[in-house]
Amino acid sequence: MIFSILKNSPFSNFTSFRNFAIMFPVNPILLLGLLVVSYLVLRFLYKSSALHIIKKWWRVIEDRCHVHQFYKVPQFNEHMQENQLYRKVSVYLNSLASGEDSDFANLFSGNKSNEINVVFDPDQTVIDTFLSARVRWTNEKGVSDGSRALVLKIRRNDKRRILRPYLQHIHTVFDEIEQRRKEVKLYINAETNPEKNGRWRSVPFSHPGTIDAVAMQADLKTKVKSDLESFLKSKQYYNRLGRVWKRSYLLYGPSGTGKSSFVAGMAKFLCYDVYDINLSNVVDDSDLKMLLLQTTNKSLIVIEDLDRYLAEKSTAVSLSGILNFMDGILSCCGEERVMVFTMNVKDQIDPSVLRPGRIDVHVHFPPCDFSAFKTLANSYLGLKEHKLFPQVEEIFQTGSSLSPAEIGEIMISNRTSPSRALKSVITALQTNAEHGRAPARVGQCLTASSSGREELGESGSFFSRENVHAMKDFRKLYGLLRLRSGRKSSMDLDSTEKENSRHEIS
Ligand SMILES: Nc1ncnc2c1ncn2[C@@H]1O[C@H](COP(=O)(O)OP(=O)(O)OP(=O)(O)O)[C@@H](O)[C@H]1O
Ligand SMILES: [Mg+2]
Repeated sequence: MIFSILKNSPFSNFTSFRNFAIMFPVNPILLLGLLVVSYLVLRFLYKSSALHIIKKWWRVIEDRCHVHQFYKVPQFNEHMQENQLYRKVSVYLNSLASGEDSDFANLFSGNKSNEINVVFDPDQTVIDTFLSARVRWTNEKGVSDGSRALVLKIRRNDKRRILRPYLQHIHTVFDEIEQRRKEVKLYINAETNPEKNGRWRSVPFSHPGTIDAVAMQADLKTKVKSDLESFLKSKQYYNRLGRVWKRSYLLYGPSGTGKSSFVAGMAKFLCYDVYDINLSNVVDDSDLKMLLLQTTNKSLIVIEDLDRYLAEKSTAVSLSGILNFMDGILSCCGEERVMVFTMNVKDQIDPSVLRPGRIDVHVHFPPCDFSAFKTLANSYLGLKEHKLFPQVEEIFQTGSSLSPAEIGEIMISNRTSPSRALKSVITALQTNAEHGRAPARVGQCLTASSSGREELGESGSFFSRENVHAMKDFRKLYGLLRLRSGRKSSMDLDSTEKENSRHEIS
């Protein structure tokens, strides 16, 4: 179209242009002047706030063409109690990037050292967009009592469509922000003391561990994280099923393989308070019930070394007390609990403890393999590659292994000399091999299920426990896993005794 206009225009060829110039003679100086003025005007518009002013006027004009409805969210109710919605909306608005565009905003330092919060001022307006509708919030200050109110201005046309989902959206964002800000606490059950109310004692949970800091397969970490994330989003799903909104994990493996560190990482990841139950301090089954009842929503409830308690019977709690606790039937008044149990071995455990529903996800923590060793060398010594790595790999292939805790300790104490650290690891592995310690089991199993549970093997896939091969021969298993990983199939790695045929479910 432009071409056709140009074609038909007086400037379509030089002759026409010359004719045009003859007909309408233009002073070249005037033309130059015009160009300079246009340039300066454009520059002024871009450099100054003129464009913002024009935009503002345009919005005012546009607003005049619509009918609006106003919703006021007062800071206090008639009994001078704080209106929770006001708090939620304020937090939400202050999190908006457009809050920074408001004419006047306050800057406050946040809880974290480098955090700065933008808080918008009274009588300022923040514009928000939701489902392609534009809404405005104004922070009004009452003249008489100085209390504030947030006023939502919404076009009548958009109201039916967006008001409810918009308010719901504010709730959701607020919950997410609060969850991120919350200071995580560690609760420990004290010994029974009838004079004191409540059994839980709390301290700030300052464990530095994160899921990322634990050396394990990247695939497995991702699976656990996404399992946790999907749990967080499943409130309605669990409600619809009539199930308690909880998920249980079993972390099992030899000592020093990172189970407790992983629990800390899970709590950090979820931003949940941790309730660490010491079964030695639990008096009987009803005491355990009481402890569970006194936990809050959004909490991670941990029982470490459950296998030891069950085997040694070193707790006054009966097996049925533990089963009821695991079923979470008492969390009727609370929701959103993650339960984590740790064990060194699960082979001797009563199957009723491990049945699907009681334990949803099994995560195996094996002794260190070469890949975990490399992760440790990277984080502890800053080494991505080293000429001694092939030697270390060779020893791992002979079946020798140490726990990540043992390797970590060697690396920490030799951190000033990476070569010395690696040599020490090699010596320790060789000594270990000479003393004939059990070979490392490669791969880690995440087990989870819809009806039962699923397992994650070395290839990072989920498996049904019921249908996965178990292997006696570690090398055979390792080779087969490598072969199968290409076609998203794998094996249950947590049982070296059973040889039942199993198949993958996803
Ligand atoms: N996989 C790992 N990655 C990184 N560090 C690890 C790993 N496993 C253990 N560690 C380090 O070793 C130490 C002990 O780990 P942790 O207490 O988590 O082991 P655990 O499996 O809980 O042992 P236990 O069964 O004896 O309780 C921690 O300092 C941790 O940082
Ligand atoms: Mg531990």
